Amino acid sequence: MTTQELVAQIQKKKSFLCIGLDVDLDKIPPYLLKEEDPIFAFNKAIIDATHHLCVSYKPNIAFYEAYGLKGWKSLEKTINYLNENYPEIFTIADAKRGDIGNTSTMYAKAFFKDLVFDSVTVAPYMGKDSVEPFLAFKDKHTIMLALTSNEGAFDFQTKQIDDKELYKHVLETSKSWKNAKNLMYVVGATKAEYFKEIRKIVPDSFLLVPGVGAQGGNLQEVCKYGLSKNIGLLINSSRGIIYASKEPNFAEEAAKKALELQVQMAAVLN
Ligand SMILES: O=c1ccn([C@@H]2O[C@H](COP(=O)(O)O)[C@@H](O)[C@H]2O)c(=O)[nH]1
Repeated sequence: MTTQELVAQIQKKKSFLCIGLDVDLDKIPPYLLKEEDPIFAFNKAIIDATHHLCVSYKPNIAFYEAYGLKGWKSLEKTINYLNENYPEIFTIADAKRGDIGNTSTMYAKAFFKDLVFDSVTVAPYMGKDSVEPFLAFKDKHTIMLALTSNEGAFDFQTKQIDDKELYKHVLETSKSWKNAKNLMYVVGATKAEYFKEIRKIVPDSFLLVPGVGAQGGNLQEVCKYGLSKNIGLLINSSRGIIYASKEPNFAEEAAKKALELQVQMAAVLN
């Protein structure tokens, strides 16, 4: 999916919501556990109930890897279901990959070619030659960690190096990489006060913003400085939406939570 197509979807749905599909078998409605593939059954119900309220879904790969081969199968069924039934949805594999060049190419093939995702998250720590193999894929997006939502972000990312913080070096340096137009960045909603500085460096880039909901980030504060002329934000909520209820009506309850965020987004876009 191109960035223009993503922006068109945001305008059409009046939503820049990304729903996180972080499926934990201990948290889903117990009656689903007797299904042949409880993870896929859960995802399918959530997707069918919420797809009109969001523009993106983000399975975090850890929640699938944790269940071994069965988990990978559920992930494959989920991405195939999205691509076949809701091709307008922007899909994110939250995998936080990155390695030496030839290994990164294989990671990119895994998420862009085998599992046909629109984007994958990567860690910037190994630098240019670990990220450029992802950027080489046309109409695919590489979402690089810039300033993360967790407390540990202050251990390294905000440390002053020469004249500025490390996360600013990451943003600035990455702009010179080959096919940098395919880059987006992760910035945590819990770091809303940093968005003004971030927008000075990447005024037009899309930012994936996790941390609204369970982590306490505030949508309005993020929008205040984070919106760009092309909207430029994908706000993620995972637990805050998908675990709204453990009852058989869990998908409807999830849709209510998604609607609460979509209504706020529509107001911001107007
Ligand atoms: O800085 C980051 C980067 C990634 N995440 C991921 O986003 C979701 C957030 O889930 P919630 O349940 O809405 O808190 C999850 O997959 C994280 O691994 C992040 O939170 N912060």
